[in-house]
Amino acid sequence: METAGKVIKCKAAVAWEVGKPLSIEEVEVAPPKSHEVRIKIFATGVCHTDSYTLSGSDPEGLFPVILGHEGAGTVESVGEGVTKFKPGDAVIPLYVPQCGECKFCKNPKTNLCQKIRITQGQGLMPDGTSRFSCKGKQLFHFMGCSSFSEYTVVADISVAKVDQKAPLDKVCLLGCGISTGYGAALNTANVEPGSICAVFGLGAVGMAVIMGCQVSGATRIIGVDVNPDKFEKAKEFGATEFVNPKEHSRPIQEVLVEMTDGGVDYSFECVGNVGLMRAALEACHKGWGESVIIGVAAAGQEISTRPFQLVTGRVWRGTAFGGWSVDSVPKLVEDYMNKKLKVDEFVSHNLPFEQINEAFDLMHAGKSIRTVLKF
Ligand SMILES: NC(=O)C1=CN([C@@H]2O[C@H](COP(=O)(O)OP(=O)(O)OC[C@H]3O[C@@H](n4cnc5c(N)ncnc54)[C@H](O)[C@@H]3O)[C@@H](O)[C@H]2O)C=CC1
Ligand SMILES: N[C@@H](CCC(=O)N[C@@H](CSC=O)C(=O)NCC(=O)O)C(=O)O
Repeated sequence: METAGKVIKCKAAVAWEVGKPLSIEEVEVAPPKSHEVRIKIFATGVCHTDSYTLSGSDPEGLFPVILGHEGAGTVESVGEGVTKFKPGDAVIPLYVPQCGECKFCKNPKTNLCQKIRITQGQGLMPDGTSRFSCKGKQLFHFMGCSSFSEYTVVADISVAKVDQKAPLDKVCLLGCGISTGYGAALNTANVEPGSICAVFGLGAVGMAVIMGCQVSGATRIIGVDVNPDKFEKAKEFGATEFVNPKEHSRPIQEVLVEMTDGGVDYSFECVGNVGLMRAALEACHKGWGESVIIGVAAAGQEISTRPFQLVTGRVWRGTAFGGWSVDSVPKLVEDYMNKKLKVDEFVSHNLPFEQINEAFDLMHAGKSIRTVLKF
């Protein structure tokens, strides 16, 4: 049946309220407007940021909403003015767009295109309206992606066209977690051969940082996590040592400084805990150590350290989507297809979409790296 131009009724997981399990509903998805693309999502990952927003910790959190931002699928139809995509194209929707025209896109120092950031943060399409409704109520979009819906509508500047042969139930993870961690090591920190690195938090993001540090030639990669079950997997990605803060009575930065003759060259916080962000900075070597914040902290949280830590040469950075832009994603997919980049290894669980709440439970229990849900 031809669906272009029509409202599509399909399955989606709706977050009606803060902190409540997602509810599988039939939703209506309106056709794409000008410079929009409607995508049939084939598979989606569940990232900690989805859980963070569902928990009510996100100052931009809006309800009711369709969460999800780690999806892949095929183009169902395109709105007026869309030239880069056609029905059937394999695509990954992205929360960092690339308009190519704004001040940010023109500055090679950042990947943070701001063309649609305001409406995206308001849970709306660039024209200020939503394409989703359910039971007569408008639903908000999430991070410009809303991949927890069988069909979604996104801005055309937020879509990466990828290899038609790519397995969508794997490369969906390049829409967030893997790319973010990998890029944090390669692009943001620019880890050099011979470096000593510490990675705080061994979820998918932390594992991908480890992979990036290894690819960059780091000689020591220290994984830090309170869940020792993560250590075996981290070793597969290249971690050389592990530290469990629960096994030490001293601040963990002191333990790391001692282990590394003065501190690490690079540290990465992949949890979203401001105390750990401080520890990650203070674990860095005097004079040159750099710490990258990746974790997303709850509303109202602030970071602190003695300014002397920075005066004496440590550097604090942050990264969104590992510094990659839309144009980078097809290349990451190619690297995966050419076996230069691990992706399959991050998939710890596969579940049917209807079991989405189990995917959240697995993550909270520390049992999954990434659960991929298939429609
Ligand atoms: N900046 C960005 O562009 C992105 C940021 N994120 C953020 O990155 C963080 C990690 O995301 P995921 O890997 O999906 O999360 P995850 O929940 O899969 O992994 C988090 C890991 O941190 C560990 N952990 C928790 N508390 C800890 C502590 N006090 N000390 C050491 N380890 C601890 C957990 O045991 C777990 O292994 C989240 O805050 C998420 O929101 C995720 C994607 C992109
Ligand atoms: N909305 C929050 C911040 C959430 C946040 O920091 N998001 C990350 C991506 S997390 C992906 O899983 C990010 O890249 N943000 C950049 C952006 O422009 O949103 C808040 O308001 O604090």
